[in-house]
Amino acid sequence: MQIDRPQTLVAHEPRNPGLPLDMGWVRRVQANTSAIERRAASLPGRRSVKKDWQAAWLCRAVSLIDLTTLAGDDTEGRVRRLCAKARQPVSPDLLDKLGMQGLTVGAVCVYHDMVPAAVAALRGSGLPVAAVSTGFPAGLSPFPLRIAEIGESVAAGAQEIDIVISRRHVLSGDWQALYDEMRQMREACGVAHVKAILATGELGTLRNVARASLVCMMGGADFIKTSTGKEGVNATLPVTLTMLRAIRDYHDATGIRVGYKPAGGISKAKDALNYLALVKDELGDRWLRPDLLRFGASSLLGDIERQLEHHVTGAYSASWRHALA
Ligand SMILES: O=C[C@H](O)COP(=O)(O)O
Repeated sequence: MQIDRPQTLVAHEPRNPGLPLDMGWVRRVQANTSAIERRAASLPGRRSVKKDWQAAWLCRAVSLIDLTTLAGDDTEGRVRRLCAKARQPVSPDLLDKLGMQGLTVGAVCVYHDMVPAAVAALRGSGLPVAAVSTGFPAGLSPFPLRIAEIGESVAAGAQEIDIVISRRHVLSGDWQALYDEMRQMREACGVAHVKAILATGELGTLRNVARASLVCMMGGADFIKTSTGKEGVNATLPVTLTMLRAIRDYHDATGIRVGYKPAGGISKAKDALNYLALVKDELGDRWLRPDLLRFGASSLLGDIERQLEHHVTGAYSASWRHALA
């Protein structure tokens, strides 16, 4: 089995150029919270893939990971080890027994200061470096500094920029301010693709999540992403359902496919399978590729590797054998 390589993010899907802000559309957006929560609650376990199918889905999930380290004690050494893992996320003998080849993660995601180390460590692999930017995680540094930070990360070689939005624009219903911010950030990214982190755990309601998703897409986001991983509540299935439906509506209206990145707290293989099933149900198979779907995760890969090893050998290995960096 050949896995789609992450370069497809750059090569295949046309970028989202955005739209003028359409306040009528934004105001029409609603979210039926109880229906969304009911549907999300019915998901885990409902659609279970087994045996070889499960292994194939787990390998697909590996190819979609933005392998992440975003810690205050990050070092170049840790980033280099993470990049080595990104190039070869599953051990060659395991991959061989699974009959697969060419498996890498989707990208490596780091703070700005770690971009040069990641770029050097990934040289020749075709794997992009994603930088979290714009005063991550709170997004509260002065706006010109946030814009300058994007430029520096791009100049250092980041091909993808994960920006954080100003939550206050959403909480105060200032959609024009959110749109203007998104537009300027998108412009500052230039050729680098931009993922807009909504920090959904801080947006109050699912209706706010749906409206913020739409406004960021109108502002030109290539991806919308749930969380920084630093909020009290990060990626959830109800938030995912809300954002996927916003992506579907945007596609129905414009023909443009915007990507989705759930992030924060996704650490188990079975969680990844639930997200994959939901994306497949709501958006279809086209969204199950690295140019339209990523998992922002620092520890998911280790659990997936353990599950794949169990699939091949029938035994679970200790988690320390699958250290990430
Ligand atoms: O964007 C990625 C997240 O920060 C990763 O969160 P995590 O450490 O909970 O997996």
